Amino acid sequence: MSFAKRVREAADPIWQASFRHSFVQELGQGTLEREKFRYYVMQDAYYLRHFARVQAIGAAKAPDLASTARLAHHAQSTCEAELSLHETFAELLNITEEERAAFVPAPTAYAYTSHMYRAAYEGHLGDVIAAILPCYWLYYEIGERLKTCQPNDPIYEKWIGAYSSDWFRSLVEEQIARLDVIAAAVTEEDRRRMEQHFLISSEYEYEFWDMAYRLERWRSVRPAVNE
Ligand SMILES: Cc1ncc(CN)c(N)n1
Repeated sequence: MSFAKRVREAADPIWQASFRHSFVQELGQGTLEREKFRYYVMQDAYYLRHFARVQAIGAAKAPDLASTARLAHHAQSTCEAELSLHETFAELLNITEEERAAFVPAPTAYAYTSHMYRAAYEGHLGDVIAAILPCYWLYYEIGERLKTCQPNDPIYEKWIGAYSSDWFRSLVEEQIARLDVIAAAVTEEDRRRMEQHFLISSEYEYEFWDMAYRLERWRSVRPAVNE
């Protein structure tokens, strides 16, 4: 069995929990409260800004120029496609300048992005891909599951359409193949560490839905960090 299939299987219980999560289910049914989706859009824009930088670290760590170019292209796609989709959502949801100025990343968004930076800074390209792959792959599987849903809500339909698109599928397949090539060439210790990154990111993907559904806030302090 390929490395990617093996880690996907190991993560299956937590992926199934994501598929069943009320945020995902209600988005597909069109019953998700707007307040929760608005909150998600703002936290996810923060997440994607850092995700793009982690992709760029992957570009810098790639051992060959062709991979550098592809990882840089992925970082650019995050900015130009996913983040611009979020800009469209922000307009449709009337997210104001005041709300943006008052934005604070929630504990889970902060922890998840910190995990990705740690894997990326401490490791090699295999660590970067292992940490970011659940982000691609889980969303694609959710898009596939929701694409026959009819939420009767143009915003939720747009979200589902983006993650079930051929464009997104080709990026996911490329990164799965890249992970397998790297995994075949590194040591057993490297593979164990890469599997841990994949599993931790899978846990955080679940926590991200839950964060948005609960409108998570810091308990007492209100950190000044917003970028
Ligand atoms: C938290 C999260 N994970 C994954 C994706 C899909 N790139 C996303 N937009 N946000």
